[in-house]
Amino acid sequence: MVDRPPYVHRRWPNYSAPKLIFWASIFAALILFIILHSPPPDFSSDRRTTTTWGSLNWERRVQTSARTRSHSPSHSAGPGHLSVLVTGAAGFVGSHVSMALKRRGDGVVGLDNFNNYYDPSLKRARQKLLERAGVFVVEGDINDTALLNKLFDIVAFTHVMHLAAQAGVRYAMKNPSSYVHSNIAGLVSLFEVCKSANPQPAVVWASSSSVYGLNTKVPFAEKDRTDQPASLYAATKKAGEEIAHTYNHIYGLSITGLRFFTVYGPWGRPDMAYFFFTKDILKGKPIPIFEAPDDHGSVARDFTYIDDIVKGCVAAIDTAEKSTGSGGKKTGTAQLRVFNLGNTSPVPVTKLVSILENLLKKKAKKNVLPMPRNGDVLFTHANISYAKKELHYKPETDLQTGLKKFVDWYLDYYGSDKKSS
Ligand SMILES: O=C(O)[C@H]1O[C@H](OP(=O)(O)OP(=O)(O)OC[C@H]2O[C@@H](n3ccc(=O)[nH]c3=O)[C@H](O)[C@@H]2O)[C@H](O)[C@@H](O)[C@@H]1O
Repeated sequence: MVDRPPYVHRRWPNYSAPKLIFWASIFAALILFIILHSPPPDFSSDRRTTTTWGSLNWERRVQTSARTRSHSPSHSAGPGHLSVLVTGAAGFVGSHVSMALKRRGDGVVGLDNFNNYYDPSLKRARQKLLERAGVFVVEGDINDTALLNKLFDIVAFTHVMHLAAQAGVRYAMKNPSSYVHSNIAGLVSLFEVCKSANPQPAVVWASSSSVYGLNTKVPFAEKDRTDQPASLYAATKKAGEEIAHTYNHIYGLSITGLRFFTVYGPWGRPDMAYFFFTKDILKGKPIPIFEAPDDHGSVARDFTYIDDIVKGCVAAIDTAEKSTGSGGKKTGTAQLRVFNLGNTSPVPVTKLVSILENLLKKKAKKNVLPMPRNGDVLFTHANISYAKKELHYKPETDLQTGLKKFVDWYLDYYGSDKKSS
């Protein structure tokens, strides 16, 4: 008898066709069950990391975007000669600030994780505008320190305009960890990279009017108490201000925090009241209008138009002193500032609605409700004396004028090709 190699004996079991079909159907049903019962991916918590960076082509795009228009050495530190990393560049404020800096000749590199807290297609549309203007927006998360380090290896950024954050006051009750991830862990990750960079950049970043929380002294001034936040969002922004103090104190980072007061305007955020009120009024859907729970008084905000905010941001960059650290060590006292950027004229939400009704030529279906206990505050009102003095900040747009510009943009953007907000 001839010895056969063992594999010759390994045969497929002799299954009949009906048996095979039976087992295949069981298997398919099992796969379907697993797919249907697995949780959806959690994009809301910004946990995506980038895998697309690092190629030579990518590095070239970053360098080109960071290049200033003029290379004249005479004003090498002034406007038009800065290299700015803008985080949250595909966001509302980030896209406007990036455009303004690029327009005057600064080198600008954007960074954004394009999360889906609100419709990412709006962020992609902003990205297209930026790319047309010569601003490359790197896709990545501020928690990705390898990516941040790589960016600083390629470009000696003079400034970081840090606007990436988890925004929204009320959403913090739904997804608290996204606030910790972006506004605390992300901020620390960014400061870590900045303090180790050589040269260290000056950092300007977005805090929030919400840090005034339950403070009742009006108008809110920078020295007023900010130890009673009403929402987790506000608490993370307040924590950011304390973290900024630490990095300034230990490492000599020059840091400026800007407390924005309810910023609105074209290309705005769909999660904000003025934006979804517009959408719902046009659709004939009821809008929830909050009132003070105790006395039915109107809730009010110091709504601030985007162009005024952009001027404040750019002035903060232009007046930022250099960081003093080197090789991760402080060599002298560095600048640490906090400014209110508001409009100094609070407007009741009911007035906001009546302006929108006039502009849209349509009555709102108002659903007046006591303000839920979800982190909201009754009013905000900025004292801007300090910003006036140091930044020559002077808001020029009233709510009527600013909302007109917003509504014109909204109708053009969503009206023309039936995009849905
Ligand atoms: O100033 C700030 O720092 C904050 O401004 C806004 O927060 P908020 O002022 O609450 O803006 P909206 O959510 O647009 O609310 C505006 C007003 O409309 C009211 N509102 C909101 C939602 C709603 O359904 N109904 C309603 O009456 C709110 O109570 C508030 O008075 C932004 O969403 C925050 O990201 C930002 O940090």
